[in-house]
Amino acid sequence: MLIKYKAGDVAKDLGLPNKELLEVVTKKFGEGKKYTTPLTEEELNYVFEHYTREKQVASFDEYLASAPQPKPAAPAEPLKKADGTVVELKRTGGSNIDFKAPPKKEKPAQPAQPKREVVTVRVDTRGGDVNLDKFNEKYESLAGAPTRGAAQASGGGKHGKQKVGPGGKQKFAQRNNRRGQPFKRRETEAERLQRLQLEKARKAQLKVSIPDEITVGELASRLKQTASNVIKKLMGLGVMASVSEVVDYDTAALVAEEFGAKVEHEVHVTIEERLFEDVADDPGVLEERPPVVVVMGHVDHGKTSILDAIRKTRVTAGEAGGITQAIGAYQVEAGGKAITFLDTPGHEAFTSMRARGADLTDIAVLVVAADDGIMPQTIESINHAKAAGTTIIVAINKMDKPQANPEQVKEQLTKYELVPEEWGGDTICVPVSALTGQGIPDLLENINLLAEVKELRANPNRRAKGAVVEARLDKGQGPVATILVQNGTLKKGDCIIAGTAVGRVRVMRNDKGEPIETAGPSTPVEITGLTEVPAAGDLFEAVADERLARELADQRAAKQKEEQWGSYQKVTLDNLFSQIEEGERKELPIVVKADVQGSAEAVKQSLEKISNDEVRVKVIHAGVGGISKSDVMLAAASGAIIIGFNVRPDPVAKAEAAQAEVELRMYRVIYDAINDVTDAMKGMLAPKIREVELGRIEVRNVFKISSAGTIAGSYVLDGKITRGSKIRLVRDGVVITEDEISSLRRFKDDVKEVAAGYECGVGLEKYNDIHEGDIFEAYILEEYRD
Ligand SMILES: Nc1nc2c(ncn2[C@@H]2O[C@H](COP(=O)(O)OP(=O)(O)OP(=O)(O)O)[C@@H](O)[C@H]2O)c(=O)[nH]1
Repeated sequence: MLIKYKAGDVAKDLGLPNKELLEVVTKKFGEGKKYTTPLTEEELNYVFEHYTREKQVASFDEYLASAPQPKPAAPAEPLKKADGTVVELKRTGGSNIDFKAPPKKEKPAQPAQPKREVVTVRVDTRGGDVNLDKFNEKYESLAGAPTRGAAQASGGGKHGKQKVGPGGKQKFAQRNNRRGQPFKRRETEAERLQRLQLEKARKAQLKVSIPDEITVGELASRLKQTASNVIKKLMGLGVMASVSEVVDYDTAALVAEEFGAKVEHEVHVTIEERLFEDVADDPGVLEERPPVVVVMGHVDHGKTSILDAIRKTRVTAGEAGGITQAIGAYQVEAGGKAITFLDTPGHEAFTSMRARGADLTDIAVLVVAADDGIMPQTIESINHAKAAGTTIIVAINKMDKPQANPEQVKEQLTKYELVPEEWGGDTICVPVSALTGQGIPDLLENINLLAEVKELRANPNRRAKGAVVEARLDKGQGPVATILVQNGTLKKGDCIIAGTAVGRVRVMRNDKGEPIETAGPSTPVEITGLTEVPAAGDLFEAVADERLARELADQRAAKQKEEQWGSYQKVTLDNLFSQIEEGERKELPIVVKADVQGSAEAVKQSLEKISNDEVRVKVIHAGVGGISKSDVMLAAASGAIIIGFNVRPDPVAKAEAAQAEVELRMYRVIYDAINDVTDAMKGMLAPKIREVELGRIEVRNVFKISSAGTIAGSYVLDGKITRGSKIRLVRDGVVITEDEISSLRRFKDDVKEVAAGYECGVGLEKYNDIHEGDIFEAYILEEYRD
């Protein structure tokens, strides 16, 4: 953009009357110029040319001599342009050029002694773009002669002689070229400095730290290279990656080395890593530890009675504390060795702890009543223990009963891969009676034997770690937790972190309620001092840095919240294929529940057959009956899905499954179940139709009406029932039939829908054998896409 240089200003700067300048312009370019009008570039050029020629000097020496003496006080007057552009000339020890007094052609008596000058041209470009070269050229063509002369003079150490063209005339082109030089040279110097600095920085070997994974863009910026340079190098290494893609440390390090950088591996240390001692114990320092035992079995087979009978053995051994047992785990002595029992009978507690990451138990005592044999929960227990990799020892209970048939129990056990020792297997079976105490010492002895075989060891000389068995909030003491030390020794006053709870062990009591100072491996203790109540199954660890522990607890709490809200990748048939593809899944555990044993077995076998090279389908439990909370917990702890065949989940199980994000799939035809799993494994599952539950209705009366058939006098338990809904008739957790509604009435009126809390009469299209207590599940089918 050109500078607006008004005719009036030009005249003023050249020390000419406005009229004269306008005349010169008008003469050349015609009428129309006023002194307020800016001159065009052409006009300006002409004016400068005109006056330069007119005021040309033959010799610069003469000119300089004639120049007026500098006025030291007078500041250099900036050259102001109409648009605010400022051109300032600063000279040190040099003379100001007085435009108003143009040099006369008279010969000076004495040439002025030019001094070394430093010229700074400052151009304020706020007004817009300025063609600097052009402007300097024009400017210096008027004012630069003495400057240049002086510069040359100083350069030569003598009075420099201005090179002039033939006939004493200066050649504009030459002058202009040279004029540009001082300005350009200064620029070059600054640039050169910058360049040198850059080169120096480049030469000093670049050090980069690279994490395990880094994006190409980030790598480029750390290497002070452009992304395309880095991409090129990557291509050279045979890696095709875009700026946003991530490369691993090895690749990134190779690229960095190609650029001559020194590479350091950047390691991210998490709080956990800083806080926890994660060194494996030297086998030499390990000492034997008591086994940790859990008791499982079918309801009423005598789990609690056995635990009580075992506890009694220590009372007879004369120990203080009696039967009053203070905490959720206790130790007994048998044959001079301690055994730790978790006093949480049943596989539910066991599995829920396992779901939280606590693998506490070494041995599971499977209680089977000798008069009853293996029952559904016995099978569940076997499968829960197996899923956890816990060794099973069978206590055949109620041996005092006349109907006791231990041989039958043993035989049944073989069906579940538990072959008794006396039959050539490796499962220890001990006949006991919790009632009489018969066989209990034998059971304990066998537990000790098994523990010996398992070579259970721990290092008592390290900071304690273990898991929470149970915890509660006590009004007086605050959070109280029963914890089991698995390794190391816990001392009173130690700082521990358990899940999101932190604190120093204030009071520590053993299983008899006695205060103790230290607790070694496999010792259950009750502690106080935690900030909050931890959950059963939370892992705890004693730490050295309380502040860091609190930070970690905060971090965990935040993560917990995030997980609650975020979508947490659980296996479902819908995401199975993507998990297989990403290599996250090598096994698909399934829990099968069916209406009859035959179907459960059939479904199990058919499902296991569809294993392929990538994924093994493993049925971890196949049972009979409705889907219960226990099934859901097993599935949650094992990352399994549940397949129901002609059965339904009970409401608790359904709620639990939704919370634990366990997929429940219900089928009426084995073929459909097999097909879905096969398709899911191939990523071809086409989820097209799903059920939307409307409500549950309970049948309270059954009326046989000749005109309308069987009518179920019902009550809507939850949700609603609509005319168009489909009905699934469920009796004792088993699906009896699926049907549609033929009539829906309230009193005598046909209605479209009935809401929860109301009674209604429901007739079914095909099915008549409705019983009191039957549950109608009302639902509709909805098409959907993922
Ligand atoms: N005759 C006989 N009865 C026993 C024996 N062990 C337990 N019982 C009885 O069996 C019933 C159930 O015993 P529990 O110990 O409560 O059984 P459990 O397995 O803990 O039952 P849940 O806690 O309900 O799962 C009780 O009435 C006991 O008295 C035994 O060895 N002999």
